[in-house]
Amino acid sequence: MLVNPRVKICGIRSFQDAEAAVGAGAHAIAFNFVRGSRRYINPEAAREIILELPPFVSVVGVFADEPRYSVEEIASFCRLQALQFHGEETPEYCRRWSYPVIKAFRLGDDAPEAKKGATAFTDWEPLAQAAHEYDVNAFLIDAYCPNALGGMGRTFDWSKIGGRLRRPLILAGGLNPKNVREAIVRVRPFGVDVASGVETDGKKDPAKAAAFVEAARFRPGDDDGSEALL
Ligand SMILES: O=C(O)c1ccccc1NCC(=O)[C@H](O)[C@H](O)COP(=O)(O)O
Repeated sequence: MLVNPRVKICGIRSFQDAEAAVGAGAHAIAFNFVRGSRRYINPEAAREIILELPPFVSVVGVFADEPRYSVEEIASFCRLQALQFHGEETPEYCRRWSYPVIKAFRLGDDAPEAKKGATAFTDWEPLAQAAHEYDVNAFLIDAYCPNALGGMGRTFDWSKIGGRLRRPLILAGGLNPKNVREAIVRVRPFGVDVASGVETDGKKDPAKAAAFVEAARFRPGDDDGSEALL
């Protein structure tokens, strides 16, 4: 049965961004601590925003190959409620956290030949095999981009997704208010994630965020009985 997918709006960099996402009804908002990335926010600025948030909005920190002690420090300082690892973090690295963990994998025709420990793939089967080694709380499946780990507003061929993983699937990569409904009906993910598709001039756009959340809502008649990739 298709249930309301959870919506995460990623790349919050200001109070205004947070207001746009929370006001739109996002279930979760994410702060990007990936050094050198274009949506990077320093922990001090993130903490100021997070301390002002209302309840009932999950706060996620996005990291990529960050040393463990640094993630622990930032997570505690910023009162994060979940961690998203977007680099080549190993199954071992993703264990024994005091927070729910989302592990990102990427799919794309131009992904490099997968070596051991890869988290970017051209095809579903090897991605699913790699993901099976991870004991995490959810998997985020994003579009592969050659020059960035994420956040590039690029979609991938959703028909590549060949079935369930051992944990809920969060779909990401180039989603926006116009395509998220099709993505949900075709993939039936547990959640959807967006950064670029709800922005105007690099800032979260309240109207686009609201339109995205609305488009992601379950509607009578959507349910064709197929199982969500929970
Ligand atoms: O958003 C970024 O700039 C980013 C940079 C480096 C690693 C991860 C990043 N974002 C993580 C996300 O979960 C994004 O929401 C996801 O990649 C989708 O982004 P978009 O295609 O722009 O919606």
